[in-house]
Parts: sequence; C-alpha cells; structure tokens
Amino acid sequence: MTVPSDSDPTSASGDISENIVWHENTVTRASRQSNLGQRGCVVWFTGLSGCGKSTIANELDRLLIARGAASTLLDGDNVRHGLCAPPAVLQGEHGQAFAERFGLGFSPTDREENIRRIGAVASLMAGAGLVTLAAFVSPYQRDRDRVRRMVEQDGQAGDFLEVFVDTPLEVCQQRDPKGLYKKALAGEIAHFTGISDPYEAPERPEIHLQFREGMTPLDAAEEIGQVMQERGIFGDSPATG
Ligand SMILES: Nc1ncnc2c1ncn2[C@@H]1O[C@H](COP(=O)(O)OS(=O)(=O)O)[C@@H](OP(=O)(O)O)[C@H]1O
Ligand SMILES: Nc1ncnc2c1ncn2[C@@H]1O[C@H](COP(=O)(O)OP(=O)(O)O)[C@@H](O)[C@H]1O
Repeated sequence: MTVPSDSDPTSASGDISENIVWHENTVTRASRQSNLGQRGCVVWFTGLSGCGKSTIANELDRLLIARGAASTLLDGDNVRHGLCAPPAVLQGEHGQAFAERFGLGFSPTDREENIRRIGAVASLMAGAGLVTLAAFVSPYQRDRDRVRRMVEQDGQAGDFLEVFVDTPLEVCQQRDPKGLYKKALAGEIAHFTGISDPYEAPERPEIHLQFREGMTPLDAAEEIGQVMQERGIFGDSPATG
C-alpha cells in the first residue's frame, strides 16, 4: 500500500471523492441509442483458455456488422498489450516502480483489477450505444458480477449478458493453439486457469454454450444473436435516459 506523499493532491484534501464531481453529459444515452437504432449493452464471454471465447466473439461481431449494428470487441490477450499490460511491458517506458504498481499478471488481485478496468471501459462503450463484446477468462464470479452491476447501474437491467463458453478442459487442452496448456502442465506457467488456478463456472449465465461436437462458431454466434434479438437489443427496446 503506497502512502500518499505530500505532493499527492489527495493527501491534503483527504477524501478524493470530495474533489471529483460527476458531470452529466449534454448528449443523453437515449439519444445515442436512438441514433444507432439499438441498445448499448455488454456481451461478456467467459470460459477457460482455448474454450472458443475469441472465435465466437469475432463471429458474432461479424454478424452484427453485417446486419448494420454498431459493435466493438475487447479481447483478453489484446487488452493485456495495452490497458492491462504486464510489468514487463510497462517497465521500459515507465520504470520499475510504475511497472510493479500498475502492471497486471494473473494473481487473483491482478485478475480482479484487469476485469474491473475492462468492465469500466465496456460500460463506457455501452453508454455510447455500442454492442460491446468482451472475451476474457474472467474466472471469478465476484469479478463478473461487479461488471454486471456497473453496466446495469449505468444503463438498465438486461444490459449485461453473461455468456458461459462451457468447453471441457480436456477439449481446451487438445486444442491448445498457443501451447500454453503444454507449458502449464510442464510447470512453466504458474497460476494457469483450469490447471493450477481456479475457474468458477457462472451460476446463472444469460447464455450457456454447452459444448457439442460439431457445433461451429457460427452456430454459437447465431444462438447469441437470437437471444439478443429476443431481449430487444436491436432497436425495438425502450431507450434509456
Ligand atoms: N496464467 C494464465 N491463466 C490464464 N490465461 C493466461 C495465463 N497466462 C497467460 N494467459 C493468456 O491470457 C489470456 C487470459 O487473459 P484474460 O485477461 O482473459 O484473463 S483474466 O480474465 O484476467 O483471468 C488467455 O487468453 P485466451 O486463451 O484467449 O483465453 C491466455 O492465452
Ligand atoms: N466451435 C469450435 N469448434 C472447433 N474449434 C473451435 C471452436 N471454437 C474455437 N475453436 C478453436 O479453438 C481454439 C481456441 O479458440 P479461441 O477462440 O482462441 O479460445 P479462447 O479465446 O477462449 O482462448 C482455436 O484454435 C479455435 O479455432
């Protein structure tokens, strides 16, 4: 825990929230959604490494764009190159102390902060009216529930759709496209989800993609698109203020 220094503006004022005042935007979420003809939302893919999160999310993204929707995609590996970069990436530019303080690995606390940051960004994107796809292992229910609360407080109930990509560990290990399971099983990667770190399966996901042999990414994406249609995401839903 870093004790604020005298030069830290918060040390004099005590509670930082006293000096940070929420500013209501002039342009409302409702007008952004009306312009886009859709409801901003977050479609949150969770599951083991190799379960198919990125593939299905990209397929859904393609379907959404094809139907004229405005969507965007946040992916674990990619976001960990920038917003949630590890210490090794930050050190060169920012120095060791900064890198150790703000860089993220895979400890429970680092994963918590990773998902908290992404949840805040995803909520802002949904607030702009975008269908925001997010594909992260996000192994802890508490972290996923926190994003759900954040998104639905900013918007409305139903704006967060949890998609459990329920592919068995054995299948993920057989796929192992990045060779990470092989490394993890050889002890070369610590805290690897499903091998040496826990994964808490969603208790009540909006969409449960149960693994079936022959089920294609397109099948999964179309199933999600259908649920989104039924939930009024594409323009026949009441806009929020
Ligand atoms: N220790 C460990 N555990 C799990 N995954 C690991 C680990 N180290 C690296 N990777 C690679 O990082 C991707 C997971 O990053 P996420 O940001 O989605 O993880 S988390 O949500 O913070 O748990 C994940 O990407 P996907 O395979 O696309 O899921 C892995 O390839
Ligand atoms: N429905 C599917 N059927 C067969 N292979 C799949 C399916 N979905 C994904 N894959 C393959 O599994 C591997 C891991 O998929 P990926 O989307 O990278 O998973 P994740 O993002 O969860 O790590 C990739 O090689 C991908 O082509």
